[in-house]
Amino acid sequence: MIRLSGVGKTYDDGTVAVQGLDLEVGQGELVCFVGPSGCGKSTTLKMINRLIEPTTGTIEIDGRDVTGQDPVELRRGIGYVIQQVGLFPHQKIVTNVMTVPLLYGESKATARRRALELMDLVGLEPATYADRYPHQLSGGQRQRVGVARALAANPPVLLMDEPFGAVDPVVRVRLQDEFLRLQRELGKTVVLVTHDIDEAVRMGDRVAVFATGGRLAQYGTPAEVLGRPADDFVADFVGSTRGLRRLSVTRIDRAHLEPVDGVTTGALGAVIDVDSSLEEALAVLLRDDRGVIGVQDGPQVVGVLTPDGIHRALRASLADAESA
Ligand SMILES: Nc1ncnc2c1ncn2[C@@H]1O[C@H](COP(=O)(O)OP(=O)(O)OP(=O)(O)O)[C@@H](O)[C@H]1O
Repeated sequence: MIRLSGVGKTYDDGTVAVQGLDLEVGQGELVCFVGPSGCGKSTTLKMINRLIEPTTGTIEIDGRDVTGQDPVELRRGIGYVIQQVGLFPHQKIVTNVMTVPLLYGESKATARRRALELMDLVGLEPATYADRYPHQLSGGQRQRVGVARALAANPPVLLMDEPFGAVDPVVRVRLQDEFLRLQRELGKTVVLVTHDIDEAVRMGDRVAVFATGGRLAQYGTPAEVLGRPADDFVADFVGSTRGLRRLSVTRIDRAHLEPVDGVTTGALGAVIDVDSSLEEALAVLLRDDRGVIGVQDGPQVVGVLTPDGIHRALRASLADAESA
């Protein structure tokens, strides 16, 4: 667990980047720091792995104060992914991923085997990409190499600073999905910095909204931040389209399904899992020209969802949030 207590950072020129920050990130939790440019998100992230020293307060990981630890040793347990991945241009992809295990004394053979496994894990077919050079990869593929490299030492904590920032919106959503799948498998403790509220509510178990000066304006689940903004600043930042944003954080509710019996199996095109979000349901519905999708719980189809059902579910979810 990561715990920040009364953390502040004033740079030498007097800039107050962060002040009085109290925040906890649970074991295995994915927390997104979000906020406008210059509000202290990156500074806070870099204080966790001691790339920047705080001026006040303490930061603990699993109960141990990071300032008492050797920075090199500390960073061994903390993967770090940044937007400009910083790959070595004259080294093959596999060699780039091997760097960290080699640095920590792994044998070449073990480091290579691990690197190839990690490439596979992040969706880069080793047979195709291992011997390529960074300039022979797309931006999204390079980003995946960055994630693989950060995972190479198998750190329990992962810090990610705008990790999907350098790619176009379509690739970005794909990388987000892939990372979430990976995270479900690996269960790392992750802090991800983004200025994109959509990314934050999609990815985060919890979202920390930062305001200028590193003030924590709100810390809660995506549904709480969207449904009950703590103040005008958060409401403004979350924006007027927050109703639409709730699509991604609202699960399908059985109460809004139509019974399955009226619909013939042939009319039931796509089928979606009952745990899916309304956003996923809407995406499937838009791809299918039948205007109705089946909803299944395990092997059993428990009902069908129509555009009208999605509309009712979304309205109900907004009403719940506003009355809570
Ligand atoms: N080395 C430095 N010296 C002085 N001021 C700095 C330094 N680094 C950052 N700052 C200032 O500290 C504040 C917080 O910067 P920080 O990079 O943490 O913000 P951020 O929220 O990550 O922004 P962005 O989303 O634009 O990356 C800004 O006002 C920035 O100009």
